[in-house]
Amino acid sequence: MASDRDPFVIVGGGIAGVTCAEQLASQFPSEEVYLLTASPLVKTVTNFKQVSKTLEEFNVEEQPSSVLEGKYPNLKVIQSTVKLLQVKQHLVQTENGQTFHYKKLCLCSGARPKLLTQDNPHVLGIRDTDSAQEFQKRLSKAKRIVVVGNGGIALELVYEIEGCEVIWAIKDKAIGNTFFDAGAAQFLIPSLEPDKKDRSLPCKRARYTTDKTGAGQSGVSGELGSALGPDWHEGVELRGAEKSSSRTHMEYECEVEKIYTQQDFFMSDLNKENSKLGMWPVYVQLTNGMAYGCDFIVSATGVVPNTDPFLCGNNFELAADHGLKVDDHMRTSEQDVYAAGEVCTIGWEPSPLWQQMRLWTQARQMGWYAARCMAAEVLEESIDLDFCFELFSHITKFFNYKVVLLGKFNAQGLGQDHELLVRCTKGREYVKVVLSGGRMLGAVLIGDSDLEETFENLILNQMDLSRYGEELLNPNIDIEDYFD
Ligand SMILES: Cc1cc2nc3c(=O)[nH]c(=O)nc-3n(C[C@H](O)[C@H](O)[C@H](O)COP(=O)(O)OP(=O)(O)OC[C@H]3O[C@@H](n4cnc5c(N)ncnc54)[C@H](O)[C@@H]3O)c2cc1C
Ligand SMILES: NC(=O)C1=CN([C@@H]2O[C@H](COP(=O)(O)OP(=O)(O)OC[C@H]3O[C@@H](n4cnc5c(N)ncnc54)[C@H](OP(=O)(O)O)[C@@H]3O)[C@@H](O)[C@H]2O)C=CC1
Repeated sequence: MASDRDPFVIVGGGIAGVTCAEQLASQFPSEEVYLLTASPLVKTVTNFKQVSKTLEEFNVEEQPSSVLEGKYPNLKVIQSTVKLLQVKQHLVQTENGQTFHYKKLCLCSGARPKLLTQDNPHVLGIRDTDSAQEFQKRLSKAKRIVVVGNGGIALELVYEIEGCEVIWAIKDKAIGNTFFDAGAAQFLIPSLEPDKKDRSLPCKRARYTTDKTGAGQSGVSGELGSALGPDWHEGVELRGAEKSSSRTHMEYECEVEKIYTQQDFFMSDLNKENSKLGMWPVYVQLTNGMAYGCDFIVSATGVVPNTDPFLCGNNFELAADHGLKVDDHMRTSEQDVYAAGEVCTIGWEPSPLWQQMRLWTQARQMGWYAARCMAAEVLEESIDLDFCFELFSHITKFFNYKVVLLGKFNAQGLGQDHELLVRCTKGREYVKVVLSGGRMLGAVLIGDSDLEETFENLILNQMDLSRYGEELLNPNIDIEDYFD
């Protein structure tokens, strides 16, 4: 059983785990905190800046664990993969046989790509430094690739890749379904034309710095590295084998029906029907009847939480997406075991303006809040759900435009009960607000609209905006003065 003298133990050296460990180490300087992680480098948050009430910006640096240990003398980083958890004994065991008893444990083991198929060498996922390097190596020899998926990674790849034809297969009618509606997609599409890809425009956003010393890769096994983050492709040449710039061809409203190896393809009916497909290492048949040969396939089809090592012999409640279900104090269903970041799924009724998305900011917020909840329980204090879970907010960059998403930015869960106001200037900005009952519930801001703080306030204070009508988005009105 646990004793008060046992340490706090955190599993995972990504943003969630490191933030949690740092918070505990600084709050309990005379207690031991152990961070067990599969990756040799840890991710630390630097230059944290609260941009507005909920929007935040920070840089992330991949650092050797000694830097973290130097900052917190009571924090010990153990580089080893956790293989076993026995919650009744309050004990974790690592792959090299070390065991650790804990007083409180926080699982921050992230997620892994949910690939179209696990065992096909022609299907790649992008997650950590290792997989990004493998992708880069394969791309440098490629003339055509197929990208499947319509979320964050696919959006970044189709824009960044040069010198290689990209076939982009998506399930939806418009690009970027996890972030945008069809209107925003329409605004962004012209940026994919080869001559419109302007990477020289400065676009301020969080920076991601990898360890340049070559001190090690993110993941020992190639599977368990920490997730890459914003700007992971900066300084990484995403160039294919062709001299000309890239061409992106869209295949809408389709999924992958079947993947053929070269050998299988030549024996298949598909080859007989599509004899002009040419010679490629792999072939993809889509559900819309189209088929393509390509050098390899990128499966940018989401993630699945890394829970496997913790489940055997324990009784964790899992969510539908296989995340560890946590309550509003980040507690799992097992005693003294907390979880934060991509491995967990919230089990509380969220604020009407917030939803979980597996993002950098939420990993940091959850790691920090989980540490405060663990501390509160040890100190027998009460703690309220943190304000950061009040309003969803995300700043990022797509197609070199600054993108800010607030609240129910895609009218998620609102059904027909909402109206949209849109302002769009081709090539410059796309502004959309979601209103319900005259109140603003969400917004999408693409480009430099500078409206984020004002809209954040309007969403948070739920002011009745009915009488302003379309004036809300009138570009000739300085909206900040309007609501002062
Ligand atoms: C290519 C890419 C681009 C992205 N871009 C953005 C972006 O622009 N903006 C954004 O907000 N988000 C972005 N994300 C998502 C963001 O990076 C993640 O949401 C966030 O980093 C998750 O943090 P985490 O700490 O929960 O998990 P991870 O960063 O995955 O950390 C998990 C840690 O657990 C360790 N681990 C796993 N299993 C074990 C085990 N059994 N024992 C010990 N240690 C273990 C791993 O080694 C790792 O250190 C991107 C993700 C990818 C893949
Ligand atoms: N700038 C940013 O903020 C970025 C954030 N990220 C984050 O990193 C994580 C991983 O990114 P990513 O892999 O793009 O995941 P996302 O969850 O963002 O997107 C996955 C996409 O794949 C689609 N999909 C799922 N299964 C299939 C399938 N079998 N066939 C075809 N399409 C499928 C999903 O559709 P559906 O939704 O309908 O299931 C969705 O469009 C995400 O949490 C993402 O938010 C990544 C890059 C950039």
